[in-house]
Amino acid sequence: MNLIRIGTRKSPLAMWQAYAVEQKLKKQGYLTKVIPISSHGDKNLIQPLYRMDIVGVFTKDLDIALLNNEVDIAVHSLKDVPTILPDSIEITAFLERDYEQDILIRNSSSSKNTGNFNDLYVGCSSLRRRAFWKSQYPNVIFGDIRGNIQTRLNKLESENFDATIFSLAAIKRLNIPLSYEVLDFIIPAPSQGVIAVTSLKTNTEIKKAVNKINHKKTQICVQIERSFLNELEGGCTAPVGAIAKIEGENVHFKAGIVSLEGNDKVLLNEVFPFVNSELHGKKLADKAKKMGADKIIEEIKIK
Ligand SMILES: NCc1[nH]cc(CCC(=O)O)c1CC(=O)O
Repeated sequence: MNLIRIGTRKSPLAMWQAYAVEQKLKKQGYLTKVIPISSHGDKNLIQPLYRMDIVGVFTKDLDIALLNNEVDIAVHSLKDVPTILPDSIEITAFLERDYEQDILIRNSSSSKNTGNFNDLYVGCSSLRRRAFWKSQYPNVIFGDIRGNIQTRLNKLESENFDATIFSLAAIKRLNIPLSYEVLDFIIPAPSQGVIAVTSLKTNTEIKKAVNKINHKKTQICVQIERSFLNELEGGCTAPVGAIAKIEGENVHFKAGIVSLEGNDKVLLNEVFPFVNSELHGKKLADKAKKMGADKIIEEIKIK
């Protein structure tokens, strides 16, 4: 193979992730080139995420670039990749997860810049983060905040929010020197903190090369999280958190489904052997459904 063409979105975070993949491929001896591709997701800053057609908003343009043979692989934040991919595309590698947590960044000019989580005005458009927060601290007020990380940091100040919520992975990758508080009461999005590489199913040469940078344990964890999500949501975007971690011979799995207002919540905390655990997601979802997750999701679909 002469050259691996790496497609990416243009945001600083996406570029960082593409370079991370490039570094790993170079270490394996491959020649590489990063090719930034424009995306619809960036151009539509006004509509909150959850009102757009959620399937593939962030991945569509890179899918097209793969299908057009403009690039050989595409790099994504896995949490932005729908659980069901276009027929001809597959995930070829998962990089090792670095940080999965959600964090709070405060506005230093706000009078409420320490302590209490209860009566803050928080800039956040994620249904999952909102619902988990409301279930713990119901007096919070949320406002929409969209755009890439830098845009959201600017809006934190200009729109007088007390705080905003980010993925810790994003802050670490961009090396943003801000103090933060880890929000342990918010269960991370399935696949949060994981970078994934996609390619065409038919491109066996590329698949063989890219498989060399796959992190198997991360792959197993996200397969569990994503099959859990896929079983539960069935085409609707519900507040679902799920995180699997391998400890010794076992997988520790934590998940939560919360109603939009935070008043209904189903939590799962499971430990099971790591061998053959990839297929556990469906079983875990069935258990969550029996515990009331199906009712929460039905209510969200009606709204
Ligand atoms: N929602 C957008 C998005 N998609 C991926 C990341 C960061 C990387 C990751 O969390 O995997 C972010 C930023 C954020 O959630 O704050």
